[in-house]
Amino acid sequence: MKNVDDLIESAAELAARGLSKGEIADELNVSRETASWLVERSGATAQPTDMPTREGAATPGSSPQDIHVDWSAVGRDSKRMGAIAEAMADMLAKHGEGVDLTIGIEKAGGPIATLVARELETDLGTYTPAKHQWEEGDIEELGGTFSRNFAGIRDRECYIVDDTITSGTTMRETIEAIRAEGGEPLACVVLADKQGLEELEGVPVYSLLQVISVGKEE
Ligand SMILES: O=P(O)(O)OC[C@H]1O[C@H](OP(=O)(O)OP(=O)(O)O)[C@H](O)[C@@H]1O
Repeated sequence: MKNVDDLIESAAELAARGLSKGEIADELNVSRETASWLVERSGATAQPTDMPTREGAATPGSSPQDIHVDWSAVGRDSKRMGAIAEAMADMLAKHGEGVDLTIGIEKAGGPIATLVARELETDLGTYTPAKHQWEEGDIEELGGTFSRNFAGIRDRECYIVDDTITSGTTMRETIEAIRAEGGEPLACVVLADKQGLEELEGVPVYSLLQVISVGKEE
């Protein structure tokens, strides 16, 4: 994907296939506000059932403050993924050798976390955020889930791995979910952090790329 016109075209195609704006956001790896804006710009109509928008949503006609991060050149190639995971593991390594668990956030964080866990020689767990279960109604009433096919959390220190931070909602939810299970997140790492965070809920955040907007708010 090269420019915003490609994104608008992709959003139109996904809307034509019957996807909601939330699903289009997931597919294109942009915020829901941006997905909404792309769909509006394309002139298409997305399915009505959708995620609630957050504060700061773009109003119709105004352009959203978001950046699309396309990391598919890495994601499509296991060798490149391995190299990136090595770099991500290196950022976490300073937190000590006692950590023996890495949690990946589904879906995109799962494959990356697998390679990071291999690099760090830790166990592997996965967390599926509440948004993946959302259909309609209040998302606050839903919880995410830890897969039983992977390692358990209870009373263990761990790292958290995902591809991107956009608003930080997913990472914050994952930190809280791990703590609710009795675990202790020591650090998070992502490929790209669009918030430029140093920490979240008291947990250090590392990223290979910090995406920092220098544009003026209108
Ligand atoms: O900081 P936030 O605003 O919460 O957004 C970041 C999240 O959004 C993306 O997931 P997505 O919903 O696209 O799901 P996927 O990982 O299954 O593709 C990304 O993988 C993060 O988990």
